[in-house]
Amino acid sequence: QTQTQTPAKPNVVILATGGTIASRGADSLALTDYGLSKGLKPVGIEALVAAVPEIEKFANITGEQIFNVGSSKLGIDNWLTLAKRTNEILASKNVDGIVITHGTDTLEETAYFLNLVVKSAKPVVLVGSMRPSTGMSADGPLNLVNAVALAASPAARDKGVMVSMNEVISSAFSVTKTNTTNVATFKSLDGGDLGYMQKSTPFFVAQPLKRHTVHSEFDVSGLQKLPRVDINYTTLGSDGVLVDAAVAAGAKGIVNAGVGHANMPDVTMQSLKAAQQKGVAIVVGSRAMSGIVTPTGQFAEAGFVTSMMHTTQKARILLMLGLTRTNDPKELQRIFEQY
Ligand SMILES: NC(=O)C[C@H](N)C(=O)O
Repeated sequence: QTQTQTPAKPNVVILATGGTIASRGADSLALTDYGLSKGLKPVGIEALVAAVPEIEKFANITGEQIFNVGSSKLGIDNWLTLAKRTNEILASKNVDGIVITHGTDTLEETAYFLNLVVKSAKPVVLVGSMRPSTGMSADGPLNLVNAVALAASPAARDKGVMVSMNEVISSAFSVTKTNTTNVATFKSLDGGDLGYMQKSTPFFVAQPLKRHTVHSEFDVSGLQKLPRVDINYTTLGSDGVLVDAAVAAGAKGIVNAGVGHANMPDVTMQSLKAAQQKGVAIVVGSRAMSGIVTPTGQFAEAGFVTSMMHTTQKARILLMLGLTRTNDPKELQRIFEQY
C-alpha cells in the first residue's frame, strides 16, 4: 500500500502593529471616524486572525502583537524594534514568510525601511486596510488572506519587501498612498506594480531591480537610533527658514522637496549651502510624484546629492541609513543610484 504525502503547509508569522485594519467604529458606516479617537479600543492579533479562518488554507499561522497604534504615531524606535524582530523571526528555519499588518498612512515608509534592512530572501508582506474592521465592505479580511497567501508563496521569494492591498502586489520602492480614504489608494510610481493577487494566488509581472534585503549593505542590528533627517517642502515664494530650523534642531541630513527637477528659490539654495558648510548632508529631490532627479548643473556644482527616483519621504529613509555608513556626498550619490 502506497501513501501519498500532502506537502506540509508553509509557516507564516503575522506581526501586528495596529492601524485601521485593527480598528473598530461605532457602526458600519463609521468609515472615517473610528478607533481610539472615538474611544474604541483596537482589535488584537488573535481577533484579526480569528476573523479570517480562510488563511489556514494557505499557511500555519503564528500571530504576534508588536505594537497596536495608528501608523502616524509610530517612531524610529518602533522601526528599529520591528526590523530586529522581523530579522529574528525570518532567521528561524521554521518560518517561511512574514506578514506585517500596519496602518496605511505610513505603510510605504515602513515597507521601504524594511526593504533596506531585512536580511532574508523570504517573503515579507505589509498589509493594512482603508476601512475599519467593523465597516461596511471592510477591505481588511481579503487583504489579510491575500497577504498570507503571498507570504506563503515560494514565488514571492527575493522580491524585496512587498505591499499587498486591494489585490495588487507592489514593491516597497514604488508604492505610495495616493488617496486619503479610497480602498484603491496604493499606486506604484516609477517601476510599476509587481503583480496581482487573484484567487489568492500571486501573478507576478515584474521584479524589483533596485538593491534590497539580502542585496543591501545596511544593517541596523547594533543601532539604537538613526541620524535625524528633515524634509523641507518648496513652494512658489518659500524660503530657507525651515532649513535653518532643521539645522538648529540637529539634523544630520536634509532632503529638499523641490519643484520640478529639484528646483527651488535662491534663498532656499543659500540655506542649504550654509547647512552643508556645517556638515549636514543635502539631498535635492522633487515634490513631483515621479521621474528622476539626476546630478546636473547647480546641484552637482554645489556637491549636493540628488534623489534619483525616490519620493522625498523615501529619500529621507535612504539618507538616514546612508548616513549610518558615510557622509561623503559621492558615496551617498552612489547609494541613491543603487537603491
Ligand atoms: N487606513 C489606515 O490604516 C489609516 C490609519 N490612520 C493608520 O495609518 O493607522
